Amino acid sequence: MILLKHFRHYYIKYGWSFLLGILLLIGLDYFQLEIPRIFNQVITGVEEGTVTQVGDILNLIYYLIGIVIFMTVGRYLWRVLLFGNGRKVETDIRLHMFEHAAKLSQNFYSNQKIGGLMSYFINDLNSVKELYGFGLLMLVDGLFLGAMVLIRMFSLNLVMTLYAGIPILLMGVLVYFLNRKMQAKFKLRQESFEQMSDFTQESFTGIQVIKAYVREAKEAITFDRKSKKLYDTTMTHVKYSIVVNIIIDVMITLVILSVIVYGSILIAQNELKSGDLTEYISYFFTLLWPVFALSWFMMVNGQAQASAKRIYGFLETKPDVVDKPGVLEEVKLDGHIKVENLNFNYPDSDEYVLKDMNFEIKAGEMVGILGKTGSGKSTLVELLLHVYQPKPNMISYSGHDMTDISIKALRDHIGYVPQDNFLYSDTIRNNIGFSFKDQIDEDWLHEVSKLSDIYENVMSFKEQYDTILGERGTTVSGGQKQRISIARALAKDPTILILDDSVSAVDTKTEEAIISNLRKIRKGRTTLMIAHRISTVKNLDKIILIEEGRIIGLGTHKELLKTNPTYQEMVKLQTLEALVEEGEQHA
Ligand SMILES: Nc1ncnc2c1ncn2[C@@H]1O[C@H](COP(=O)(O)OP(=O)(O)OP(=O)(O)O)[C@@H](O)[C@H]1O
Repeated sequence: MILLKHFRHYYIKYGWSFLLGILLLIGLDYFQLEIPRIFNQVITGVEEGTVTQVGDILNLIYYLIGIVIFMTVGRYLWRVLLFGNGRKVETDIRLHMFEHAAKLSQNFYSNQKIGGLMSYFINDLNSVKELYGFGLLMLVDGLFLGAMVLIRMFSLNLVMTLYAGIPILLMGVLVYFLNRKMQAKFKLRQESFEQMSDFTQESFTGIQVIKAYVREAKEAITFDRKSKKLYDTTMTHVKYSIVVNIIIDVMITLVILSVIVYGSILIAQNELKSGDLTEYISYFFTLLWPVFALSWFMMVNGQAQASAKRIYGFLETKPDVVDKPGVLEEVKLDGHIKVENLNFNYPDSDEYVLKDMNFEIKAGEMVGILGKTGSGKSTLVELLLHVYQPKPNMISYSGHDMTDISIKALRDHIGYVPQDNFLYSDTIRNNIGFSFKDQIDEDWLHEVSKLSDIYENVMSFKEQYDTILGERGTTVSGGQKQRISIARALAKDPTILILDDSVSAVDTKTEEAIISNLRKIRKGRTTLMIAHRISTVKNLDKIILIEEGRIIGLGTHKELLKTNPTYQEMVKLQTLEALVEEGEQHA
C-alpha cells in the first residue's frame, strides 16, 4: 500500500529515522491519552474528598509537566523526522527523475509535451511526498492512536462507546466519499487555474503579436471568460467544502450531545463518575482525528498511487539512443567522416527522410550542406551527433563505425551550434563557457567572442560578460544570439564543428567576417556548415547539395556551378533576390 513499488528503497535508505519518527509518534499518542486520565483522577479525588490541597496531587502535576515537556520536544522531533524524511525522499526521487530525463533521447522530447513532463516533477512528486510525510503520520495516528483511544473508551464504558463509536466510524466513511467528491471539484478548479495561467503566460510572451494584430480587446474577452470559469469552479469548491464542514460539525455535535445526555443519565444512576465522563469526552474528541486521518490517508494514498504510476511510467521509459556494450570510451578522432548508404526514417514514421546518402569529409575540410527547407539537413547532423540511432556501418569517424564509439566520447569531439540557438537565462560568460567545468579562461573568452564577431556587442552592454540573457535580463537580437552560440561552440575548440544554419540572421558582411575567422582558426579541423544561402558556402572546400533527403550534388562552388542545374538555379535566384534587396535599400 504505502510502500510504493519503485520507491521502496527510499524507505530503507531513511529506514532508521522513519522508524524513530514513528516510535516517537506512538509514544506521544500514548502520553497524550494520559492527560484526560490525570484530569479524571483530580476530579474524582476532589469529589470523593481524597484531594483537598495541591500537595495531594503534586505527583500528578509533576507527571503532567513531564508529559508536556516530552510532547513539546517529541512533536518537534517527529515532525523533523517524518516530514523531513518525506522531503528527503522527494529530493532523491526528483534527482533520479532529472537524471533519467537527461538520458532520454530526442525522440522522447519530440513526442512529450513539456507541460506534461513538468507535472510529473511538480504535481505527481508532490502527491508522493504527501504520502511519505503526512500520509505516514495519518496512517500511524489513525491505527495506533485510534486503537489506543478506543481501548480506553471501551474500558470506561462499553455501551456508550458503541453508541458514540459507530456513528463516528460511519462519519469516517462518509468523510472519505465526501473528500473524493471534493477532490474532483478541486481538480476542476485547478484545471481552470492552469488554463488561465497558461493563457496569461502565452499572452505576455506573445504581446508583440497581440499588439501588431490589434487583438488586445479580444484577448481581454478571452481572459475574462477564463477568469470567470476560475471564479465559478472556485465557488463550487468553496460552497461544497462549506457544506461538508457543516455536515461534519453538526454530526459531531449531535454525537457529543448524545454522549453527554447518556453519560449524565449514567451519573444520575450512579453507574458513572463525573470524572469518568470528562475523561470519556476528552477521548471522544481525540478519536475524531484518527478516524478522519484514516479516511484522508486513503485519499492521499489513492492520489499518490496514481501519481506514482505516472512517475513509474516515465522512469520506465527506456532511452532509445544508447551505447551498445563494449563501445570505445576513449577514442582519438581526427575529423574524418564517412557516410555510406545512409537511409533514415524517424522512429514514429515509415517515410525515409534521408535516402541512400554517400559522401566523405576529409579531416580538416570545411564543408557546406546546402538544401531547401525540409530537405533533411538538420536530420543529417543530428545523426552525425548520434542524437538518433543510425544502423551500423552507415556513418564512421576516423575509420571507427559510429555505433562502436561511446556517445560521450563522440560528442566530446564535436562542437554544435543548433538551429534554435538556445541560450540559458544566465550571464553571457556562463553561456559561452557552457562546456567548461569551471569558469572559462578570460583571454579565451575574449578570443572566441572576437572570432564570432560578438565582442563589440558584449562590450557595449553595461554589465559586459556579466549581462544576464533571456527572461531575467537583456534580450539579444537573433543575430547576436547566433553569434553567442557560435562563440559557445568555438570555446570548446572541437575537432569537428557543426553549425546548423547559424549565420542566417546576420548580415552578409558579418557572415563573411565570421567565415573568414573560422577559416583561420579551424585550419586542420573539420567544420560543417548547414545553410540556405549560397553566400555562406560558396568559399568552402566542398558543398553537399541535398534535395528531399538525397544528395543531388557534391563538389566545390565552381564545380557545381558548372555541372549542377539545381545549384545553377539556386545561384540565379539568390543573385536576383540580392539585387532586388539592394535596389530596395537604395530606393
Ligand atoms: N522528429 C521528427 N519526426 C518526424 N519527422 C521529422 C522530425 N524532425 C523532422 N522531421 C521531418 O524530416 C524532414 C527533414 O527535416 P529537417 O529538419 O532535417 O530539414 P532541414 O533541411 O533541416 O530544414 P530547415 O532548413 O527548414 O531546417 C522534414 O520533412 C521534417 O518534417
